[in-house]
Amino acid sequence: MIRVLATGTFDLLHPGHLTYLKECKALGDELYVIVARDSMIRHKPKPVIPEDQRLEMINALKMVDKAILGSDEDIFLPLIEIKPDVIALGYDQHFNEKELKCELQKRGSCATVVRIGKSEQCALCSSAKIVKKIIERCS
Ligand SMILES: Cc1cc2nc3c(=O)[nH]c(=O)nc-3n(C[C@H](O)[C@H](O)[C@H](O)COP(=O)(O)O)c2cc1C
Ligand SMILES: Nc1ncnc2c1ncn2[C@@H]1O[C@H](COP(=O)(O)OP(=O)(O)OP(=O)(O)O)[C@@H](O)[C@H]1O
Repeated sequence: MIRVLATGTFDLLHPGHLTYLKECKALGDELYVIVARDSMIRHKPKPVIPEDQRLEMINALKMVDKAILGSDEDIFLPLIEIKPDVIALGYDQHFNEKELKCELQKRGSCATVVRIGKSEQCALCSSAKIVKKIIERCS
């Protein structure tokens, strides 16, 4: 049984998220997802949708076996329980694969780290672009 872990903010769901999660699921047998906490998102504007609501949407997707809210202190804490075999980074996630692998090994995890490519198949496949478009419409 290969357990794959996907991660992300998943604010304002769009088809790019679905492609990412489907490709993650195809890497193994079961897909776990860590949904980022509002308090941990410091590298971009805070999400529009509150964390519990973002979690509810991800848990409702058929390719997702289990989604949880991440830790609000240490991103490595949830991995102790999840014990993923594969960690699938999205195309724009700011982690370096080798550095992440090294940090995982320090903590006793042998998970493989892979990078999923970008899907170009929809016109508005970015939460930030959706927010920008709404602001333009309203101004
Ligand atoms: C292995 C791993 C574990 C993570 N664990 C957490 C966590 O426990 N809590 C959290 O808020 N974010 C966690 N994150 C980070 C977010 O889920 C997300 O990757 C981050 O916000 C940047 O991605 P995004 O800009 O695509 O949303 C983790 C990321 C990775 C790669
Ligand atoms: N078009 C896409 N193709 C493939 N993967 C995507 C696409 N859009 C998002 N993802 C992946 O989905 C995961 C969650 O994405 P995230 O929450 O950062 O949404 P986003 O739309 O990329 O946000 P933003 O536009 O604010 O950067 C990330 O791993 C990201 O790489």
